[in-house]
Amino acid sequence: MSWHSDVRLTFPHKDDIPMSRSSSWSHTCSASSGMSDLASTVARQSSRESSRGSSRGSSRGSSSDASDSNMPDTQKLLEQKYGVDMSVYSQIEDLTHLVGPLTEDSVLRCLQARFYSQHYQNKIGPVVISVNSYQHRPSCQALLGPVKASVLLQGVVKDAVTQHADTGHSQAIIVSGESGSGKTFCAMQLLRQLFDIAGGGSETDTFKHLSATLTVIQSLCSATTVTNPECSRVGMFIENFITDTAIYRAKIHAYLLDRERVCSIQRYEKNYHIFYQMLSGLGTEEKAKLHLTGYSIHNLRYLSSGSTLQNELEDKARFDAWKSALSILGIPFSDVMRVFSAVLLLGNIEFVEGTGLELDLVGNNEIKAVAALLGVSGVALYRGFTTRTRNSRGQVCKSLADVNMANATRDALTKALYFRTVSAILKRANSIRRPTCNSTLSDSIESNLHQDSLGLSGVRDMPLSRNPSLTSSVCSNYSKKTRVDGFISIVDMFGFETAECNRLEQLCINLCAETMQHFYNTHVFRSTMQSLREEGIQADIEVTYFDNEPILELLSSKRSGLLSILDTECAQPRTSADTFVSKAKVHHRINNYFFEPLPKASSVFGIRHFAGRVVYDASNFLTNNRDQLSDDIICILSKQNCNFGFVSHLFARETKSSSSSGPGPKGMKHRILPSSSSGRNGSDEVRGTLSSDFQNKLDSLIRTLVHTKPHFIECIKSNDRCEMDMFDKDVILRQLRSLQVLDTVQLMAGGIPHRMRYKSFNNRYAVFLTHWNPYQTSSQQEHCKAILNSFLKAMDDSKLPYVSTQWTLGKKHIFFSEGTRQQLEAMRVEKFDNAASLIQAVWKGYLQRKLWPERRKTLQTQQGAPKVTYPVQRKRSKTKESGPKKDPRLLQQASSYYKISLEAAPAIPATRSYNVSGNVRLSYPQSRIMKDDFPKVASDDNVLCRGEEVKVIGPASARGHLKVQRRNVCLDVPYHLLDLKTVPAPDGMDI
Ligand SMILES: Nc1ncnc2c1ncn2[C@@H]1O[C@H](COP(=O)(O)OP(=O)(O)OP(=O)(O)O)[C@@H](O)[C@H]1O
Repeated sequence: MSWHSDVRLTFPHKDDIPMSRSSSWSHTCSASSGMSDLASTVARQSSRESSRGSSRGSSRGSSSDASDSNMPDTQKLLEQKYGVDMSVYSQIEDLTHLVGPLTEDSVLRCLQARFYSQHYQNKIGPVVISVNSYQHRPSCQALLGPVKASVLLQGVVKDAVTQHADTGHSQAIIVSGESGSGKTFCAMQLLRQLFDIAGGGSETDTFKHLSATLTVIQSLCSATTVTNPECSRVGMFIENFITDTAIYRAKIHAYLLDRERVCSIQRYEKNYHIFYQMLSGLGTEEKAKLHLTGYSIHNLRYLSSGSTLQNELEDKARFDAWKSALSILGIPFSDVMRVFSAVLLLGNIEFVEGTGLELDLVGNNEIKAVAALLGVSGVALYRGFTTRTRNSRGQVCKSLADVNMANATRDALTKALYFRTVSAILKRANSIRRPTCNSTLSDSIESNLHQDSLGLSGVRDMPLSRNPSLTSSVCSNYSKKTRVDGFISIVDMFGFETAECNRLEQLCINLCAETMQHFYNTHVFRSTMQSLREEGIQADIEVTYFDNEPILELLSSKRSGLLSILDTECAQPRTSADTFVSKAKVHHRINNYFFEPLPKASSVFGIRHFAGRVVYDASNFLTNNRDQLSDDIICILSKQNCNFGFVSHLFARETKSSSSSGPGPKGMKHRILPSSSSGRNGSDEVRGTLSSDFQNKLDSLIRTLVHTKPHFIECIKSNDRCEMDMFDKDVILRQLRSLQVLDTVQLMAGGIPHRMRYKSFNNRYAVFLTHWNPYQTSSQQEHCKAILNSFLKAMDDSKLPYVSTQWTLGKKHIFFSEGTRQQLEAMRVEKFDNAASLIQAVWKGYLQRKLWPERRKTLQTQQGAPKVTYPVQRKRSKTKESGPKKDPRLLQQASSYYKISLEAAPAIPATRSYNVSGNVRLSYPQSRIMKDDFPKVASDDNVLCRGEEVKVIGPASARGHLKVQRRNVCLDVPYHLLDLKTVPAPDGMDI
């Protein structure tokens, strides 16, 4: 059964849509229009829009501020070249409103026109396309600095917040794009907006805490790469838990991958920012204490091997900001500095062949300094590097390490010290206020998701492969059910990248980029098409898109994926990179996405990723994937041998398990950075590899995302040289292709990309029904039809501009076009606005009438004049009317819809007489304990002291406050200062 506002049953091709009443201004151009036709049509559209003079509706361009007078010269040149009025193009905010044939060229030209008129954000229906203009550095500016988020990004956040509030479902704003495309910058802008709109603002403790954490992470986990001077070497999934008043907690899940960078940097690249910042920011005395006197980026080997360009002033300023942020998190600065200084100095220690049996050491002073900084003995440290304990069938034997082993142990210790410190800082930052654990990734209050209403059932249940045997670890878990808490998350994962020499880290990063692209494809293209097919709906437009599932299979299939072969190789005692590559070649010889680069080399292979070809050098794949550190060195850092508590704490788990079976090394291997899942089975040795850990985490992330309502932001970099205001067409085109922008535009403009379960649709849009009878027993589909009928009528009455509206009714879902979605949403908002004005008008009228006798008395006494005239209804002027129009029909409708009696006074909105803790409803009054003194400064004795038991009598009118009664005085106390006295009472009611 299908139905359509324009009597078309299925969705026709965009170019075939004739000019008609409901084929709106966005579809008025014939398919054959050339460039000049296009320009004139766009101009027609623009003039029509301006004549409407309305700024309503999300379908409209909001870029009217781009005037000719301040149009940049480049734009004028473009106009001369193409003969097109670029200022008209620049007003097309939504690419689905492009007129004429939708081609790469028209999309590119529109983006270019908007770029040169300084409109860097565009949209394709609900998807936002953000072009990086390289105007701001660093990305944290977007969170803390004066950078204002664009209207479109604000719109995404508002949408997520509204949907979260309306439905209680978790929302995920997923930011994707290549490395350097501005993902982190966008993510920061989004976070700021989220706090401004729903989080209680930037003055809240949660915001301060989060911004401090992000400032710390930015220095610790960002580095200069060839593609991006501010490249984040960490993937982030930031969960924001929201109550009805504020964001009460933000939790960062960080994915640390780039371990090699600490001890080996590629040409033109740099180590992590923090090292350069500390060398510029530390004072002479501090450096002396840290044994860094006389060292600079030129004589520290871990820094000097890469680019040594440095802006010392900027680095110093950033270091100061980092130091203050660290203190906000309560992490001892001096401890962290000791570890990082040791890391830097470790690079200057080198083991070389000696004349005797033992290895010679270059960097005697450095090893002493490192030992002092780590609080261990220098001799013990030397022994730790140069001896190797082995456990062969229960027999522990010691041997001397060779040069390679000793230097490898040094590098492994460097990585372990750095990443364990970063991880400890993150753990500390996340550990503040921890509600009950319940979900895959998060730990917070419980809530249930109703997948169907999100139209996600297709995504969840959908087999990700046409081939049922696909067992990719990333794909296979899509279908697992998890319960996720209500949160709004921002996902800034790794973007596609290619370096001069691509190592295991790049492979994992590109696996992540492939996975995120696959998630997008699945959500935007595949699930809709599959649902259409399942419900027997014939689509006229079959949008083609590049499905990257075979690449994911090549990388992560459990049976024969490259990472699986790598893991198998890592488990073998004697193997090499060449063996791994040759096995990979045997398995994937005929795979289209796997290739052998020229000139041929035994340890090199190539992959055709969705965003481009990458050649990988597998020389260090095995060592990096094993990610191991021997217990010879770990034992030295145990509590017994190390007098620096911070460091011994970093290795506490390993040293504890070693010492439980007697002193000294046992020949065990531990992970450089253990994952949370490793060692869970209680075994001493930590299992897993770097790639398997990462795949598990990615899997877990995707499982969480599948249960959220996603909002997509696709970032595009404007050029490869990080230059401001430079629009490189080739670079942009490459990204438009890889991100499938044109396919998305075609789907959104001409197809029916949205679908909703009838029940959810009916619940959301019941507002269109003039007479709603909740007891009516018609089917959901009938109900939906009635709503659509009313919607059509309302469209006729509405002053909103028409857009093309199409829909089709399936068995379980209603499918509708982007135009319909925009129209439905805009009119729903209009209905609510009208109803709210009406309710307010009725209430105000009632209040005034009720107050009038009292007021009249006052007036009489004041004036002493007995003559009081009753307020007379002002005569309405026929020409001019001010205030909300009192349409009796509308009044009647609204009052019947909201069940309001026009005679009786409106009920006072009920204040919630309870609050919720865990899954238990607690009623007031409650006994709570003060966590801190409040207020901090008070003249009288009305100070609630820390530890004092107080009586909470209900919620206060101020956001995030509760009313506390004490000696007949009521105080509004911030919620976070009040601890529950007892665990939810057993008589509490389960909700
Ligand atoms: N919309 C924007 N306006 C101005 N400057 C921007 C914008 N987006 C990004 N930048 C700047 O461009 C640079 C690169 O951006 P960013 O680091 O956010 O990219 P990314 O996609 O996160 O890269 P990576 O994946 O390598 O971390 C940064 O210096 C950032 O401040």
